[in-house]
Amino acid sequence: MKPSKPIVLYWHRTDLRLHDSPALHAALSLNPSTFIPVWTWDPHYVYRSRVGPNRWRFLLDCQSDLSKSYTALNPKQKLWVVREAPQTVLPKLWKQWGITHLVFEKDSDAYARERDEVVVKLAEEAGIEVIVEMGRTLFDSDVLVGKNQGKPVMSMSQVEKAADKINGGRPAKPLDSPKGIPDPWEEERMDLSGTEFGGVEVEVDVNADHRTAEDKQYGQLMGPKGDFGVPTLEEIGISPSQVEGPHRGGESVALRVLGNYIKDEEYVGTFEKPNTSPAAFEPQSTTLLSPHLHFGSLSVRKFFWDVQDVFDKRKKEKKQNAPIPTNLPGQLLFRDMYFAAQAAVGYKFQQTYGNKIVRFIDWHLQSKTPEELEKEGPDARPYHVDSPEAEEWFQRWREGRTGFPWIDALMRQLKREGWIHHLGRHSVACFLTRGGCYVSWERGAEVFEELLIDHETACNIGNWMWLSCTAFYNQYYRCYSPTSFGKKWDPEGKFVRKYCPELAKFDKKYIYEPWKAPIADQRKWGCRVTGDGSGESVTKTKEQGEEQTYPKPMFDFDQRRTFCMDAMKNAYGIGLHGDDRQVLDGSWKEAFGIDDSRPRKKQKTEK
Ligand SMILES: Cc1cc2nc3c(=O)[nH]c(=O)nc-3n(C[C@H](O)[C@H](O)[C@H](O)COP(=O)(O)OP(=O)(O)OC[C@H]3O[C@@H](n4cnc5c(N)ncnc54)[C@H](O)[C@@H]3O)c2cc1C
Repeated sequence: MKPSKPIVLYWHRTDLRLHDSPALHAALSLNPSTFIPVWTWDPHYVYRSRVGPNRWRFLLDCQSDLSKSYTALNPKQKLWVVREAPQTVLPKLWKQWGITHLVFEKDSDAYARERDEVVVKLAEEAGIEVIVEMGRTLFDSDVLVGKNQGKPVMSMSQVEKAADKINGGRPAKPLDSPKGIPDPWEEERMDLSGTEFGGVEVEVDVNADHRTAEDKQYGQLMGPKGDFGVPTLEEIGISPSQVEGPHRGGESVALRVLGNYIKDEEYVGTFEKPNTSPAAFEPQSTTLLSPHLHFGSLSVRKFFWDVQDVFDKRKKEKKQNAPIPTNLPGQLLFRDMYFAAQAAVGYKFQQTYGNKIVRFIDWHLQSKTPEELEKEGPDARPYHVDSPEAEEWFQRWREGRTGFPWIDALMRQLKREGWIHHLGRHSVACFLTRGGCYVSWERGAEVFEELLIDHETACNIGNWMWLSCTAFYNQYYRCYSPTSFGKKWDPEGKFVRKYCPELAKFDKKYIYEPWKAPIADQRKWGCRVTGDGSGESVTKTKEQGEEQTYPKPMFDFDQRRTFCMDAMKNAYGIGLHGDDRQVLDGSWKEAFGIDDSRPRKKQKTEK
């Protein structure tokens, strides 16, 4: 017999918040007798998405904060975390708990779409009503694509035009947080200890390098204490000492940070992205709300409307507001643009191979094809090392030891803290790809996926394509200098001194080009510019005692810039895209004059 009132399973995924959640609002509007908000600890994200320690902690912060907010509204409530893949665990949950309705926020990421299709089918077969509401972006990405003639949304003017056809370009207004939450089942019925639990088979763990202790995530369905608690870092096998970043997650943090910005009407009204400094730290020059948007601890509509209210107020006061797209609403629209590009392309959005929107460039360290990966198995390196030199440059880039202090400081900030300013991302992405190393953007995107606390597939991939001039943007002749760009923002080199402390005492004349400093000065400032940064960074000398070292630049930038621009020009002339036959069957090499029997020409660039 059907219960007279709904018994609702609310599935949290991209929405770790109570405020302005259309899906949560829909769930509570059903007036349920029993309400169970769950998080399924999905092995796909745990083992197959690259996640570094800082992002793990941010996620756990968000979960703990949400759980506390539930308990504050109803002492019997919390976030109920179950450790198994949603495709297998949800059917167990709805059977055990007699669920009538499953409600969740729409997720247009490629894996999420596939997963949700499976779950919805299973739910419908079990006679469960499924309600899906969008709330992750300002506008529904699929609707934006529809308004763009079904094509990927690839520019700001396209996203603006498409959004204009939805509500005149205005997203829906945010909804209030709930004032109360219904009860879950009583303790006995919530208990899953009698429920079959098969554990999880780990075929490949891309995050194994971060785990310093035993991985205990999938010991029991209800967690190690049997209380559905939010996992701890230790449970994931990560030592808390590995988490170095200062940025903390959670809805309460997000709302406080947003609230403080909104109080500063001048900042909000005049914010123009190109005028914000990539070298600013403590505080940074932009909002740093991106990880909150990623985990849904902040509603993007609330962000938009709080800013819009400030704009409206300033307008009445006859104050000038910054223009779109460089202003804050414009930043949020860029986010929608990338989501809507990804929504139209699907899985292939994340790669060059088979992707119709991405230009094919003869980068070094190209990804292997799906067939090659299939043949080589899950532990294979995902890319070809066609040039040991390019591989070395890539490793030096990711470890922040290129010998260019601006690049190294940014990469070290990324590794330590999980966030860098947008123009800092521009610098390092350009340097790795078309403005230095000529390495595939896919390698850089993988490093960002691992290290960013705000990693969002749509935005990360989209921006890497933009910076590498393979989609969204094509002015490859505009290149970031790893020396003068940083100098322009921070002539004293404070940012470099913070993240490359071995250079702290260098005169500002040499802070961006320390290799040019006379040896006697290097000695005086306690750091010799030598080697490739791979060994000990402190050496002992007879005369000076302890002396630090900083690497020599890994190439002559001017030479590399010329090489890259010529190569980009050539690739643009050849004009292949990811879905062209030559890319799919490997014959692109002929078009580029690359002969596999001979190694690619080595550049004489080492200083
Ligand atoms: C190579 C590269 C990779 C990137 N990867 C990501 C990523 O994985 N996740 C991510 O959220 N952003 C990514 N960005 C975009 C951008 O750098 C960050 O969103 C921004 O720096 C976050 O800081 P903030 O919150 O202070 O931004 P603010 O300047 O305060 O902007 C407010 C919000 O607007 C959105 N936004 C701003 N710029 C962009 C943009 N260019 N693209 C998409 N959204 C934007 C973000 O959600 C941000 O929180 C990437 C940029 C580059 C160049």
